[in-house]
Parts: sequence; C-alpha cells; structure tokens
Amino acid sequence: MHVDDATERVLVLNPVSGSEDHVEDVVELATERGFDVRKTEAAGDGQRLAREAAEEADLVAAAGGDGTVNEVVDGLASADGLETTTVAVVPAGTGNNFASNIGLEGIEHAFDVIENGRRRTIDLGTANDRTFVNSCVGGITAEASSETSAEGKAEFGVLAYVMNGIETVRSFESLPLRVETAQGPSGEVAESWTGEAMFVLVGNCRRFSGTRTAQADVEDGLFEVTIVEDAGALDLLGETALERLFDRGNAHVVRRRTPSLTIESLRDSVEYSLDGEMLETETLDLETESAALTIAVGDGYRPNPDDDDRWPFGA
Ligand SMILES: Nc1ncnc2c1ncn2[C@@H]1O[C@H](COP(=O)(O)OP(=O)(O)OP(=O)(O)O)[C@@H](O)[C@H]1O
Repeated sequence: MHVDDATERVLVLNPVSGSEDHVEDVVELATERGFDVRKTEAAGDGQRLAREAAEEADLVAAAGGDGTVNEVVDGLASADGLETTTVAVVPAGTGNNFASNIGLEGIEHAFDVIENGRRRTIDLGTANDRTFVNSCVGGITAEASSETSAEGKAEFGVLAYVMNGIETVRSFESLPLRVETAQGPSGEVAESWTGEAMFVLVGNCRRFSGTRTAQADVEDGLFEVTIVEDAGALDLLGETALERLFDRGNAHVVRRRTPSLTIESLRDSVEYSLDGEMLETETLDLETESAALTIAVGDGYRPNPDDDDRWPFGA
C-alpha cells in the first residue's frame, strides 16, 4: 500500500521484459530512492499505471524495454501529464534501444542518472492517437515481430524485425502506399510519394542507414523517413542485406525529413510497429511534437550524435 498524497516518484516495472532477472535489483534500488514501485501484470498495464501516476507524481520511471517506455510515455501523454512530469528510464528489456540513445548504461547507472543526471526535453512522435519515442515502422507483420529473436533485437533494434521480415517472407508482398510529407522549418519541402513499398521507417530517435545503432537528432522537431521501395529483384538475405538495403546509393531508397506526414494504404490496412508495439490501420497521421518529453539523460547523450556526412541530406 502506498500513501497517495505523499507519492511523488513512481516506477512502473515490467517484470517480464528482457531476461526477467532484473526485478529484485530494480525494486531494491527504486525503494531506497523513494519510488513507489508498481508492477505491470499484463500488456497495456504500463499505460494504465502511468495514467494513474500522472496525477500524483512529478517523476515517473519506466523499468523495462522499449515497449514499456512506449506504454508509460503513451499513458502520460493521454493523461496530459507530460508537461508536469519528468520521465526516467531504467533499462531492463531486450534491446533497450531508447535507453542507449539517451546515454543509459545499465540499471544502477540509470538510478544515478535519475539523481544526478541532466534533464533534456526531446521530441516525441505521435501516430494517430498513439505516441512513440524511437520509431514507427510499416511493413513488419505482427508475425515477423513475434518471431524475431531476442538476440537479433538486442543487436539490431528495430532493424532485426526488418531482417526477419525479409528472411521469412520469401515472396514479400509489397505495400501500395501514398506518403505525403509536410514542409519543414529548415527548407524541407512538402512532397508526395506513391508507389510499392517494402517498408516505411519513420524515426524520431532512430535513422535507418544500415548502421546498427544510428541515432537521429532527437531535438530538431523532425522525423527521418526512409521508404524502401519494392526491391523484390534484389537478393536480400543475410546480414549485409541491411547495409545494401539502406545504402545511400540504393536507388530503391527514398529519404525525407519532415515534421509530419500521412501514410495512406492504397489497398488493405497495414501493420505498423510503434517501438515494437503493433498497430493496424489504413491511414496513419504522424506528427513530431517538438520538445514534448522531459527526460533524465546520461552523460553519453547527444541530441545529434551523427554530425558527419553519413546521412544523405545537404545543409
Ligand atoms: N506483466 C506482464 N505480462 C505480460 N506482458 C507484459 C507485462 N507487462 C508488460 N508486458 C508487455 O511486454 C512487452 C515487452 O516489453 P518490453 O518491450 O518492455 O520488453 P522487451 O521486449 O524485453 O525489450 P525491448 O523492447 O527493449 O527489446 C510489451 O508489449 C508489454 O506490453
């Protein structure tokens, strides 16, 4: 039992994320630091617990993987709690992609960051009425998502689903789509693309270059959109497939930067993975909410760690 009025720090703990051996450590470290620990019991509980916490806590931590962070942020957003709540992440999942992007090295380090780390306000993605922190990817089926191994996720993040999709679905059915991007603040023009796509990858924190850990600028108010056109003719098996798939010279890849876009299916509904959580729809409206999420970050965090010229956009 907790005393409602006194609670200012809530930790939402997914006990079944990752290798499930984090529970004791997280509970101990969190309790020592004055957190009220609330465990999820089923998928979707992260949202509910975060919504409830929004009313009473000014710091809400998500202990789990990317899916748990997604649920907690989504719950806070739906309770209009993001303006008054700082979010912290305790990496206890399989991939922990988002945690790596914000400079967190492990469970103990995350608690140090909560006490002593900087706070930054970063962009948040919304897709229809759902939020996402890392990425939104169309073209990955729920089946491919559930079949993707923990090792693959840990190593490649969301790209593991892409690889799995390529490798398991030999006769890959491409998606007829219309993608309309909006004008951006730095001269990005509104553009429309219509065609057959294998995947559409929209990164808030992620960019899709074939590099395993490539991170996007998380404070620029823009998504990095990568459309992989029907590349059925290519032999895309194996690990190097990713590099070939996203190679800047690959004529099958279309890249855009934009604050918002709409993806419309010209046939059936499409399955999207929002930070690994599935959503099926015919039309998806995506928007970046600039500086919407206040988050505790480690020393290793850089808003835009990739200032070299690997990403194929001019100034
Ligand atoms: N108590 C629970 N029982 C079953 N499923 C749960 C429970 N709590 C949360 N979930 C679900 O577990 C799923 C996976 O969680 P999460 O993504 O945090 O871990 P992960 O997959 O191990 O890590 P990552 O996404 O970083 O690779 C989420 O879809 C979430 O809804």
